[in-house]
Amino acid sequence: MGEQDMPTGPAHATADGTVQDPGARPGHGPARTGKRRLGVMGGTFDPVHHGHLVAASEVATQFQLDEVVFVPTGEPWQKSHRTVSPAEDRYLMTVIATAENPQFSVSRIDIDRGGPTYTVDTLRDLRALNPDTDLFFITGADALGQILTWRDSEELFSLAHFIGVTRPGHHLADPGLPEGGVSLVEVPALAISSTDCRARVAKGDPIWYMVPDGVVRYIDKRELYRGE
Ligand SMILES: Nc1ncnc2c1ncn2[C@@H]1O[C@H](COP(=O)(O)OP(=O)(O)OP(=O)(O)O)[C@@H](O)[C@H]1O
Ligand SMILES: O=C(O)c1ccc[n+]([C@@H]2O[C@H](COP(=O)([O-])O)[C@@H](O)[C@H]2O)c1
Repeated sequence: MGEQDMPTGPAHATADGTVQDPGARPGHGPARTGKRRLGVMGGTFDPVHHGHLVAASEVATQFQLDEVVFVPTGEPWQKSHRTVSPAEDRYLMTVIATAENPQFSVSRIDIDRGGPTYTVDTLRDLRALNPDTDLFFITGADALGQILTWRDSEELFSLAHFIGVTRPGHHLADPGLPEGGVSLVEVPALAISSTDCRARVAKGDPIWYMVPDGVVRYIDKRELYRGE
């Protein structure tokens, strides 16, 4: 998403990184229904980094999720201004990054559907594949702020509960979603972005400890981001 995604604040908690909208429901979202609770972490993951992993892990704990499925985008239409790495590379990096966590999985649904990726399709498909399951869509403060520009945004909140998480350099607030449709959650602050990871690789700077070791090695093996 360009410059507004770049962290501008320090890595520790800042005024930008706290839950600031008293109108949105804090805490742990809707009461348990007895159904399985599936977190959905959508992203372009170009590459997946520890900011994504920490956010998913923290929300899984706070919301007592049974599983978090990472869903790499097929064609992220709001990133059409830049070249996005091949979906298979982004998918494989996400598999490598999540493989050791028994609570994490990766879905190909957005990649295999083809065409531009719309979360409304992701959630419809996941609901069809997972009956008797409550869905919790996890999104960073930057993406949450854009959500009313997403396709069929009014339908999204009937398909899943949305969880907006803090991200350094971004203000976390309810952008005016239906009442009870979103929870705002503070997660450990990691000032990491995929944009910064790509830029560092292009410059020859290390990205060790910003992304999982296996992802560093995969980027090297496939020579990703070198020409950017
Ligand atoms: N460091 C972070 N902390 C919290 N949430 C994050 C962080 N990085 C990304 N996210 C969230 O993860 C989701 C997927 O993000 P995405 O794959 O676009 O990564 P990104 O780092 O924002 O990428 P890019 O810099 O290429 O735009 C989004 O909801 C985004 O807000
Ligand atoms: O549904 C939409 O129109 C839409 C528009 C932009 C982004 N999204 C979703 O938001 C998530 C994060 O997207 P991104 O581009 O920041 O990686 C990912 O799951 C995308 O499919 C969805």
